[in-house]
Amino acid sequence: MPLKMGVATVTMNRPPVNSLNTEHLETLHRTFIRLENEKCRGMILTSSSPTVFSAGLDIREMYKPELEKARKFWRTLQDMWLKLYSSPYPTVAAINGHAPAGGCLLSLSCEYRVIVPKVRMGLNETQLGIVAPQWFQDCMRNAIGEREAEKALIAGRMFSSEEALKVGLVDEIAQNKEECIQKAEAFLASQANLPMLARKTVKLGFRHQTLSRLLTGREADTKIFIDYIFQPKVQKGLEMYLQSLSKKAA
Ligand SMILES: CCCC/C=C/CC(=O)SCCNC(=O)CCNC(=O)[C@H](O)C(C)(C)COP(=O)(O)OP(=O)(O)OC[C@H]1O[C@@H](n2cnc3c(N)ncnc32)[C@H](O)[C@@H]1OP(=O)(O)O
Repeated sequence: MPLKMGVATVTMNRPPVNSLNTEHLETLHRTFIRLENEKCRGMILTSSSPTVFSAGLDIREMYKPELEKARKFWRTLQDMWLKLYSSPYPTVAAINGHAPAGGCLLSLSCEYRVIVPKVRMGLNETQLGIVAPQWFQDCMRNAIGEREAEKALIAGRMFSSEEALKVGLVDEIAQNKEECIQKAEAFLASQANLPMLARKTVKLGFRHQTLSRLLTGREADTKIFIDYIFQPKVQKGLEMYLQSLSKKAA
Protein backbone atom coordinates (compact mmCIF):
# COMPACT_ATOMS: atom_id res chain seq x y z
CA MET A 1 0.00 0.00 0.00
CA PRO A 2 2.28 2.84 -1.17
CA LEU A 3 1.45 6.36 0.15
CA LYS A 4 2.30 9.08 -2.39
CA MET A 5 1.69 12.64 -1.14
CA GLY A 6 -0.65 11.15 1.45
CA VAL A 7 -2.57 9.21 -1.22
CA ALA A 8 -2.71 5.42 -0.85
CA THR A 9 -3.16 2.91 -3.63
CA VAL A 10 -4.73 -0.26 -2.25
CA THR A 11 -4.22 -3.07 -4.74
CA MET A 12 -6.26 -6.21 -4.09
CA ASN A 13 -4.10 -9.25 -4.72
CA ARG A 14 -5.90 -12.53 -4.10
CA PRO A 15 -5.50 -14.58 -7.28
CA PRO A 16 -7.13 -15.66 -9.39
CA VAL A 17 -10.15 -13.32 -9.12
CA ASN A 18 -9.90 -11.37 -5.83
CA SER A 19 -12.90 -13.16 -4.38
CA LEU A 20 -13.65 -11.88 -0.91
CA ASN A 21 -13.15 -14.52 1.78
CA THR A 22 -12.97 -13.74 5.51
CA GLU A 23 -9.20 -13.29 5.48
CA HIS A 24 -9.21 -10.95 2.49
CA LEU A 25 -12.06 -8.93 4.03
CA GLU A 26 -10.11 -8.67 7.30
CA THR A 27 -7.07 -7.41 5.40
CA LEU A 28 -9.14 -4.75 3.65
CA HIS A 29 -10.78 -3.75 6.94
CA ARG A 30 -7.41 -3.41 8.70
CA THR A 31 -6.08 -1.39 5.76
CA PHE A 32 -8.99 1.08 5.91
CA ILE A 33 -8.53 1.49 9.69
CA ARG A 34 -4.82 2.15 9.18
CA LEU A 35 -5.45 4.72 6.46
CA GLU A 36 -7.86 6.55 8.74
CA ASN A 37 -5.40 6.51 11.65
CA GLU A 38 -2.60 7.75 9.41
CA LYS A 39 -4.78 10.67 8.24
CA CYS A 40 -4.52 9.58 4.64
CA ARG A 41 -5.50 12.27 2.07
CA GLY A 42 -7.11 9.89 -0.42
CA MET A 43 -7.30 6.26 -1.49
CA ILE A 44 -7.41 4.48 -4.83
CA LEU A 45 -8.80 0.95 -4.71
CA THR A 46 -7.73 -1.31 -7.56
CA SER A 47 -6.66 -4.86 -8.39
CA SER A 48 -3.47 -6.64 -9.41
CA SER A 49 -5.40 -8.84 -11.85
CA PRO A 50 -5.30 -7.77 -15.49
CA THR A 51 -8.95 -8.79 -16.01
CA VAL A 52 -10.82 -8.83 -12.71
CA PHE A 53 -11.37 -6.06 -10.15
CA SER A 54 -13.09 -8.46 -7.75
CA ALA A 55 -15.36 -11.46 -8.36
CA GLY A 56 -17.33 -10.53 -5.24
CA LEU A 57 -17.87 -12.67 -2.21
CA ASP A 58 -16.04 -15.96 -2.18
CA ILE A 59 -18.86 -18.37 -2.90
CA ARG A 60 -16.98 -21.14 -1.09
CA GLU A 61 -17.52 -19.21 2.18
CA MET A 62 -21.27 -19.62 1.64
CA TYR A 63 -21.29 -23.19 0.34
CA LYS A 64 -21.76 -25.80 3.09
CA PRO A 65 -20.26 -23.51 5.73
CA GLU A 66 -19.99 -24.05 9.48
CA LEU A 67 -22.46 -21.79 11.25
CA GLU A 68 -19.92 -19.79 13.27
CA LYS A 69 -17.59 -19.37 10.30
CA ALA A 70 -20.48 -18.10 8.17
CA ARG A 71 -21.44 -15.61 10.91
CA LYS A 72 -17.87 -14.40 11.17
CA PHE A 73 -17.61 -14.06 7.38
CA TRP A 74 -20.73 -11.88 7.26
CA ARG A 75 -19.74 -9.70 10.23
CA THR A 76 -16.32 -9.13 8.68
CA LEU A 77 -17.97 -8.06 5.44
CA GLN A 78 -20.17 -5.63 7.38
CA ASP A 79 -17.13 -4.24 9.29
CA MET A 80 -15.14 -3.76 6.12
CA TRP A 81 -18.00 -2.03 4.32
CA LEU A 82 -18.87 0.27 7.25
CA LYS A 83 -15.24 1.47 7.35
CA LEU A 84 -14.97 2.00 3.61
CA TYR A 85 -18.36 3.64 3.13
CA SER A 86 -17.80 6.06 6.04
CA SER A 87 -14.13 6.79 5.33
CA PRO A 88 -13.19 10.39 6.16
CA TYR A 89 -10.75 10.54 3.24
CA PRO A 90 -11.77 10.69 -0.45
CA THR A 91 -11.98 7.32 -2.21
CA VAL A 92 -11.83 6.24 -5.85
CA ALA A 93 -12.32 2.82 -7.41
CA ALA A 94 -10.03 2.23 -10.39
CA ILE A 95 -12.08 -0.61 -11.86
CA ASN A 96 -9.52 -2.35 -14.03
CA GLY A 97 -11.56 -5.52 -14.60
CA HIS A 98 -14.90 -7.22 -14.02
CA ALA A 99 -16.75 -6.25 -10.86
CA PRO A 100 -19.76 -8.48 -10.18
CA ALA A 101 -21.77 -8.48 -6.93
CA GLY A 102 -19.48 -7.83 -3.93
CA GLY A 103 -16.90 -6.43 -6.39
CA CYS A 104 -19.49 -3.93 -7.55
CA LEU A 105 -20.29 -3.14 -3.89
CA LEU A 106 -16.65 -2.30 -3.22
CA SER A 107 -16.59 0.17 -6.11
CA LEU A 108 -20.02 1.64 -5.21
CA SER A 109 -18.68 2.29 -1.72
CA CYS A 110 -16.01 4.61 -3.11
CA GLU A 111 -16.92 8.19 -3.99
CA TYR A 112 -15.75 8.14 -7.59
CA ARG A 113 -15.43 5.35 -10.14
CA VAL A 114 -13.26 5.03 -13.24
CA ILE A 115 -13.55 1.89 -15.37
CA VAL A 116 -11.62 0.35 -18.25
CA PRO A 117 -13.43 -0.65 -21.48
CA LYS A 118 -14.91 -4.09 -22.19
CA VAL A 119 -15.56 -5.20 -18.62
CA ARG A 120 -18.81 -5.80 -16.77
CA MET A 121 -20.04 -4.67 -13.40
CA GLY A 122 -23.29 -4.89 -11.48
CA LEU A 123 -25.21 -6.52 -8.65
CA ASN A 124 -25.98 -9.83 -10.35
CA GLU A 125 -27.16 -11.70 -7.23
CA THR A 126 -30.69 -12.34 -8.55
CA GLN A 127 -29.20 -14.31 -11.42
CA LEU A 128 -27.52 -16.60 -8.89
CA GLY A 129 -30.79 -17.15 -7.01
CA ILE A 130 -29.60 -15.08 -4.06
CA VAL A 131 -30.69 -11.63 -2.95
CA ALA A 132 -28.45 -8.60 -2.71
CA PRO A 133 -28.71 -7.40 0.92
CA GLN A 134 -30.53 -4.14 1.57
CA TRP A 135 -27.31 -2.18 2.06
CA PHE A 136 -25.92 -3.42 -1.28
CA GLN A 137 -29.18 -2.25 -2.84
CA ASP A 138 -28.94 1.13 -1.05
CA CYS A 139 -25.46 1.69 -2.50
CA MET A 140 -26.75 1.04 -6.02
CA ARG A 141 -29.76 3.30 -5.45
CA ASN A 142 -27.51 6.09 -4.11
CA ALA A 143 -25.38 5.88 -7.26
CA ILE A 144 -27.94 5.58 -10.06
CA GLY A 145 -31.30 6.50 -8.52
CA GLU A 146 -34.40 4.59 -7.52
CA ARG A 147 -35.83 3.61 -10.91
CA GLU A 148 -32.63 2.43 -12.58
CA ALA A 149 -31.55 0.63 -9.39
CA GLU A 150 -34.86 -1.22 -9.13
CA LYS A 151 -34.61 -2.40 -12.74
CA ALA A 152 -30.95 -3.39 -12.39
CA LEU A 153 -31.43 -5.26 -9.11
CA ILE A 154 -34.54 -7.17 -10.14
CA ALA A 155 -32.77 -8.36 -13.29
CA GLY A 156 -29.37 -8.85 -11.64
CA ARG A 157 -28.06 -6.80 -14.53
CA MET A 158 -24.38 -6.71 -15.40
CA PHE A 159 -23.54 -3.43 -17.16
CA SER A 160 -20.89 -3.05 -19.84
CA SER A 161 -18.41 -0.21 -19.21
CA GLU A 162 -20.26 2.00 -21.67
CA GLU A 163 -23.67 1.20 -20.15
CA ALA A 164 -22.27 1.83 -16.68
CA LEU A 165 -21.13 5.29 -17.75
CA LYS A 166 -24.46 6.08 -19.38
CA VAL A 167 -26.50 5.16 -16.31
CA GLY A 168 -24.11 6.92 -13.88
CA LEU A 169 -22.79 3.75 -12.27
CA VAL A 170 -19.28 5.00 -13.08
CA ASP A 171 -17.98 8.53 -13.56
CA GLU A 172 -15.40 7.98 -16.32
CA ILE A 173 -14.01 5.42 -18.75
CA ALA A 174 -10.24 5.16 -19.14
CA GLN A 175 -8.48 3.36 -21.97
CA ASN A 176 -6.40 1.13 -19.70
CA LYS A 177 -5.35 0.63 -16.08
CA GLU A 178 -2.63 3.28 -16.25
CA GLU A 179 -5.09 5.92 -17.45
CA CYS A 180 -7.58 4.66 -14.87
CA ILE A 181 -5.09 5.45 -12.10
CA GLN A 182 -4.26 8.82 -13.67
CA LYS A 183 -7.95 9.76 -13.71
CA ALA A 184 -8.33 8.53 -10.14
CA GLU A 185 -5.37 10.69 -9.09
CA ALA A 186 -6.87 13.67 -10.92
CA PHE A 187 -10.11 13.24 -8.96
CA LEU A 188 -8.19 13.10 -5.68
CA ALA A 189 -6.16 16.18 -6.70
CA SER A 190 -9.43 18.03 -7.35
CA GLN A 191 -10.44 17.32 -3.73
CA ALA A 192 -7.11 18.16 -2.13
CA ASN A 193 -7.75 21.84 -1.46
CA LEU A 194 -11.19 21.38 0.04
CA PRO A 195 -11.36 21.86 3.83
CA MET A 196 -11.20 18.24 5.07
CA LEU A 197 -13.64 18.60 7.97
CA ALA A 198 -16.36 20.23 5.87
CA ARG A 199 -15.83 17.71 3.09
CA LYS A 200 -16.03 14.73 5.40
CA THR A 201 -19.11 16.12 7.19
CA VAL A 202 -21.03 16.55 3.93
CA LYS A 203 -20.01 13.07 2.75
CA LEU A 204 -21.16 11.46 6.00
CA GLY A 205 -24.38 13.48 5.89
CA PHE A 206 -25.20 11.99 2.50
CA ARG A 207 -24.23 8.48 3.61
CA HIS A 208 -25.72 8.63 7.10
CA GLN A 209 -29.06 7.00 6.33
CA THR A 210 -27.50 4.06 4.48
CA LEU A 211 -24.91 3.53 7.22
CA SER A 212 -27.47 3.80 10.05
CA ARG A 213 -29.72 1.27 8.40
CA LEU A 214 -27.02 -1.38 8.70
CA LEU A 215 -25.62 -0.16 12.04
CA THR A 216 -29.00 -0.42 13.72
CA GLY A 217 -29.85 -3.71 12.08
CA ARG A 218 -26.57 -5.63 12.00
CA GLU A 219 -27.79 -8.66 13.89
CA ALA A 220 -30.99 -8.83 11.85
CA ASP A 221 -28.96 -8.53 8.65
CA THR A 222 -26.67 -11.37 9.78
CA LYS A 223 -29.68 -13.52 10.63
CA ILE A 224 -31.22 -12.90 7.20
CA PHE A 225 -27.93 -13.99 5.59
CA ILE A 226 -27.60 -17.11 7.72
CA ASP A 227 -31.23 -18.17 7.36
CA TYR A 228 -31.02 -17.63 3.62
CA ILE A 229 -27.81 -19.46 2.81
CA PHE A 230 -28.63 -22.46 5.00
CA GLN A 231 -31.73 -23.26 2.92
CA PRO A 232 -31.17 -26.51 0.97
CA LYS A 233 -32.35 -24.99 -2.32
CA VAL A 234 -29.94 -22.07 -1.94
CA GLN A 235 -27.11 -24.50 -1.21
CA LYS A 236 -28.05 -26.48 -4.32
CA GLY A 237 -28.00 -23.29 -6.38
CA LEU A 238 -24.55 -22.32 -5.04
CA GLU A 239 -23.26 -25.82 -5.76
CA MET A 240 -24.43 -25.63 -9.36
CA TYR A 241 -23.00 -22.15 -9.76
CA LEU A 242 -19.59 -23.22 -8.43
CA GLN A 243 -19.63 -26.21 -10.77
CA SER A 244 -20.47 -23.98 -13.74
CA LEU A 245 -17.55 -21.68 -12.88
CA SER A 246 -15.15 -24.64 -12.53
CA LYS A 247 -16.38 -26.28 -15.75
CA LYS A 248 -15.68 -23.02 -17.55
CA ALA A 249 -12.09 -23.16 -16.30
CA ALA A 250 -11.66 -26.83 -17.35
C1 LIG B 1 -28.37 -13.45 1.26
C2 LIG B 1 -27.13 -13.81 0.48
C3 LIG B 1 -26.45 -12.58 -0.07
C4 LIG B 1 -25.14 -12.92 -0.59
C5 LIG B 1 -24.49 -11.85 -1.38
C6 LIG B 1 -23.56 -12.16 -2.28
C7 LIG B 1 -22.79 -11.23 -3.04
C8 LIG B 1 -21.70 -11.84 -3.87
O1 LIG B 1 -20.70 -11.22 -4.08
S1 LIG B 1 -21.92 -13.45 -4.47
C9 LIG B 1 -20.58 -13.70 -5.61
C10 LIG B 1 -21.02 -13.35 -6.98
N1 LIG B 1 -19.93 -13.40 -7.90
C11 LIG B 1 -20.07 -13.81 -9.14
O2 LIG B 1 -21.14 -14.16 -9.59
C12 LIG B 1 -18.84 -13.81 -9.99
C13 LIG B 1 -18.50 -15.19 -10.43
N2 LIG B 1 -17.29 -15.18 -11.24
C14 LIG B 1 -17.26 -14.78 -12.50
O3 LIG B 1 -18.22 -14.35 -13.09
C15 LIG B 1 -15.93 -14.91 -13.21
O4 LIG B 1 -15.11 -15.72 -12.42
C16 LIG B 1 -15.21 -13.56 -13.47
C17 LIG B 1 -15.96 -12.79 -14.57
C18 LIG B 1 -15.12 -12.73 -12.21
C19 LIG B 1 -13.77 -13.85 -13.97
O5 LIG B 1 -13.83 -14.74 -15.06
P1 LIG B 1 -12.52 -15.55 -15.50
O6 LIG B 1 -12.89 -16.25 -16.75
O7 LIG B 1 -11.35 -14.66 -15.48
O8 LIG B 1 -12.26 -16.56 -14.29
P2 LIG B 1 -13.01 -17.94 -13.99
O9 LIG B 1 -12.40 -19.01 -14.84
O10 LIG B 1 -14.47 -17.78 -14.08
O11 LIG B 1 -12.65 -18.18 -12.46
C20 LIG B 1 -11.35 -18.55 -12.06
C21 LIG B 1 -11.45 -19.35 -10.76
O12 LIG B 1 -12.02 -18.52 -9.76
C22 LIG B 1 -13.20 -19.15 -9.22
N3 LIG B 1 -14.19 -18.11 -8.87
C23 LIG B 1 -14.68 -17.15 -9.66
N4 LIG B 1 -15.51 -16.36 -8.99
C24 LIG B 1 -15.57 -16.83 -7.72
C25 LIG B 1 -16.24 -16.43 -6.55
N5 LIG B 1 -17.06 -15.36 -6.50
N6 LIG B 1 -16.05 -17.16 -5.43
C26 LIG B 1 -15.23 -18.23 -5.42
N7 LIG B 1 -14.55 -18.66 -6.51
C27 LIG B 1 -14.72 -17.97 -7.65
C28 LIG B 1 -13.68 -20.06 -10.34
O13 LIG B 1 -14.47 -21.08 -9.83
C29 LIG B 1 -12.36 -20.56 -10.88
O14 LIG B 1 -11.89 -21.52 -9.95
P3 LIG B 1 -11.12 -22.84 -10.42
O15 LIG B 1 -9.94 -22.36 -11.18
O16 LIG B 1 -10.78 -23.55 -9.16
O17 LIG B 1 -12.09 -23.61 -11.27
